[in-house]
Amino acid sequence: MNDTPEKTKLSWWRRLSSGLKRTSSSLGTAVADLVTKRKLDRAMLEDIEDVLLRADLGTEVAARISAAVGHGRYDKAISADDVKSVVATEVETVLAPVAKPLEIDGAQKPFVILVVGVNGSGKTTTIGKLAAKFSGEGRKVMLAAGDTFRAAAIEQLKIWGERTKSPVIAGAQGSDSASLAFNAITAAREQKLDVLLIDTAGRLQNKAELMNELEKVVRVIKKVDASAPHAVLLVLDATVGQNALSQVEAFHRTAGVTGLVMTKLDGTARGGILVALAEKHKLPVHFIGVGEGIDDLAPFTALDFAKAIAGIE
Ligand SMILES: Nc1nc2c(ncn2[C@@H]2O[C@H](COP(=O)(O)OP(=O)(O)OP(=O)(O)O)[C@@H](O)[C@H]2O)c(=O)[nH]1
Repeated sequence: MNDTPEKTKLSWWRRLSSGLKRTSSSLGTAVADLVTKRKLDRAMLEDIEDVLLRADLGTEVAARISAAVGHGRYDKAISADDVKSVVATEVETVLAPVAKPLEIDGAQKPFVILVVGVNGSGKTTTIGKLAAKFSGEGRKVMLAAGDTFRAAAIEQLKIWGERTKSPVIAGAQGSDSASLAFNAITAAREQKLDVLLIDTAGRLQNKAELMNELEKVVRVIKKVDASAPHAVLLVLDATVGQNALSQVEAFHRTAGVTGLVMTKLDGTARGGILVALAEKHKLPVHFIGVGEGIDDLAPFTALDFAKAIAGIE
């Protein structure tokens, strides 16, 4: 029997809030410890700001939240719930403009999605999860194993192809990833497929040679279809903290990132990095990864994320 929309929403909420448990509970515990001891004063606000910085929310947002907490509350007793509710409101304000679903333009056949990011950020896994989602929506999906550096990455993508019943275009290890992308688009076009997801090798954002190679992949894709790639998704690992900010800058410069996916939010107490990113770069955030399983990719919504990070049930 199919789940009702309410049931589905509830299960996403549970997954999201349990995924962000490490962030929300370390934030919640620290706030609870602070507020039970004394009335609100400047020192307490500074302590609250430190807690927010430790969750990687970034200096601007942390300062704004602590100012909002202080507003009209000096010399009064304050509860942890008061603080959490201010955190949720302020975080939602920052996130609302960037929370945008990934729109697949059905007129593009295939709609080409290039997936980029540093090593181990979760690109291949995210592609697998996206393939499952898109095929579940009735779209015909193809995967391209553009991470030609690592044989294991090619194998991993093939496994996702089998799991999601999506054809996989792969070359030999070490083959040219730009020509693989070219072949994949041509094949997907011939077969009139809906979505082509192209994996790329992980690269550090400060390695010029590898970043140039990524630029070439984009150039070659445009030769087949000048409007492609239709989406360039940067996959960011939440556990890297502030380094995510420089990853966004470098990948955006090289590949023209159109949206973000943040993975491993289940494995960190610093999920606030997404808020710092939204504040600084204003790039759309489409999905968040909260586990390794095929269903562990949640569409990104500002209110749910804000409540989950603040630990509001
Ligand atoms: N906990 C958790 N683990 C994840 C998530 N997404 C990916 N992973 C794990 O992170 C590890 C790296 O993921 P990959 O998908 O191989 O990363 P990649 O970016 O393709 O790596 P390279 O091929 O080295 O560039 C794997 O063990 C994944 O199972 C997530 O949202 N949560």
